[in-house]
Amino acid sequence: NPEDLAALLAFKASSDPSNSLFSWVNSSDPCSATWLGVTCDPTTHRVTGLFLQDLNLSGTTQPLSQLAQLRHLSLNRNNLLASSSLPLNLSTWPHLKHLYLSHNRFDGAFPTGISQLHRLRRLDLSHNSFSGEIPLTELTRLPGLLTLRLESNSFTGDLNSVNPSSSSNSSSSISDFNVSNNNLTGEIPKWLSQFPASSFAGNKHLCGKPLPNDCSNLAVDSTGSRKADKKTRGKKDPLVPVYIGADAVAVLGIIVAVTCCVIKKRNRSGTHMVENRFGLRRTNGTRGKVEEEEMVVFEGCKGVDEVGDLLKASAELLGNGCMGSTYKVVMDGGDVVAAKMVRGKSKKKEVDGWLRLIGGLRHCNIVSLRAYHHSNHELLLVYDFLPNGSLHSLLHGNRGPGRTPLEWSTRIKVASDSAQGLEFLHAYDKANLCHGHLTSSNILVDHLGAACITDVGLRQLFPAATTSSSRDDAYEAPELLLTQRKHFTQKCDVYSFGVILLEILTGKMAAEEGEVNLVKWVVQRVAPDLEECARQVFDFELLAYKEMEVEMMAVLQLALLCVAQLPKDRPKMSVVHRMIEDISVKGRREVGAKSIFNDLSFDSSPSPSETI
Ligand SMILES: Nc1ncnc2c1ncn2[C@@H]1O[C@H](COP(=O)(O)OP(=O)(O)OP(=O)(O)O)[C@@H](O)[C@H]1O
Repeated sequence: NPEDLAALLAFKASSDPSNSLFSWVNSSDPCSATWLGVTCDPTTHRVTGLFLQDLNLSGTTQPLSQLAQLRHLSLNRNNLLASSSLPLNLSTWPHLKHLYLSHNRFDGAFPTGISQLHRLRRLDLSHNSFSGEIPLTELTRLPGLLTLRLESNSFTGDLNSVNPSSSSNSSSSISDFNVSNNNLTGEIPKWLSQFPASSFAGNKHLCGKPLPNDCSNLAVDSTGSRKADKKTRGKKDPLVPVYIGADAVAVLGIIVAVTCCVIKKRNRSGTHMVENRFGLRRTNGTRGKVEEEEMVVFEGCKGVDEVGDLLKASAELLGNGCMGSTYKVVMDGGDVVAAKMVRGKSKKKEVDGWLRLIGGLRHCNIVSLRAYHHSNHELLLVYDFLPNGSLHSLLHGNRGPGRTPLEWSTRIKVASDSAQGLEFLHAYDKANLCHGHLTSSNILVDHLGAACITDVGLRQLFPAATTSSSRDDAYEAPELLLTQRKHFTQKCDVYSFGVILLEILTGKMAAEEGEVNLVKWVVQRVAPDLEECARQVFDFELLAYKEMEVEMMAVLQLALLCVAQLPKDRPKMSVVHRMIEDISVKGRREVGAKSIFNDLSFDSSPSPSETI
């Protein structure tokens, strides 16, 4: 279609300083599959999808407004901005289903025309500089909206402007909601309180459930609705990031403040008022209410037996995961821990039994659980803090210019270390343990450069607490996706590990928003001839390591074994670990990839307890 062609070329001309879109050339057809990130309707030959994440694109999206048939637009992690004179107008894409604009430089008011996108299912405007009010009334009227991510902007106003039950279409279709780190004010309405606290954190003047601060400081205005104190409304607090962490730690601290080292049970003191060094006051309940609480500290725990010190400690939000939020907490004595607040409930007995088992795991490739605190409402887990980031950030962080490529030797070491940790876990005490939620963000690197797996066993313990996303699904073995009640097995971990190996080899995420998942992406490309096609899937950062291609080929073959559809066809973790070790040793001796595999015996038979 000439209009689509012109629009794409105009966008490339104005927005592609790094020539990332070099495959977009006037002489070819955008629907010919050679154009990076472009998909078309096979019948109409109109452009229906643009997947252009992480390409250092800049300028405005104005030329793309001509793509009238667009259904998926993904421009995450670029440098795009709104035109200085006009706010972004979405009505030019009336068929849009997925719009991902996160991590760009968009500012100004919320995009106009949102009410016309009746098919919109996923909207992600997070990590920009949008300001003004969020048009919640319009958004809740979109019948199929599932995702609304607006975090880390500068939105203002309160969330009470809409009552979904009175709007024509209830907002109940939204299952993924996040407005954290904005300047929102007032009380969180009841219909939004089902979302976790992390969806609202970092709005200093927002209050009410699920946040820990109640709304008693709100003034009642003449209309009877409660508004935040006018003096403090709308002002951006420079300490917001500190407050977020300190706030959460204060709350955690309240829970644990009356506990001490080994095991102390039943705190019947009711309300605790605590003031931390930022002057925040928090309460955890009404006087007289009895909470059942327990603190358990495991061997080797440093600093946390003085739990009251958590109140004074500085804390920093590291991130929000599918089970809760994780903070880096620097204790007064200098000890640093990672504190993870898990939302959701599970039977206390079960939690205790399980966490005591997990807390006993000590291996150089498993992040140690050092302590936990369990109350009626929350579970707080204290882990060693690992300072060198996650495999996810090493592989996918800062893919733009200025990135330091991740060497092959580092990648194979991470693979080997984490395989070793997983092998240990699977064999531990004949308990048939499995990880249950192995992802590249759950592989962390310690101060010595060793890779360690974290979050062991949490998914099994809190299946209801996890918010499933396409990213998580991409790591899940096919047998898990078939059922609601998940039965995690060690062979499920092997599948997830295979996905991680593919991430290491390709440099691609397990699931890029709006794209086919990584396993399918690789399989489709290498299916015609593995050896011939393998090079097409390797991360371009690895193309410099010609002499290591043999190793990479062998790791690719191993990854494909791990992601076999049937659990019985996947190797055991002990075998996977041995294969990786052998590959890196034999690969260096320049043995052909095929013969590496022929050399290795592998027993894929399931362990007795694995029935799938
Ligand atoms: N022990 C730790 N030491 C250092 N950083 C950590 C530690 N645990 C978690 N992190 C980091 O904190 C951030 C949030 O972690 P969290 O486990 O809450 O979510 P996630 O790993 O991103 O997602 P998921 O919930 O799917 O595991 C991540 O960037 C992770 O790398």
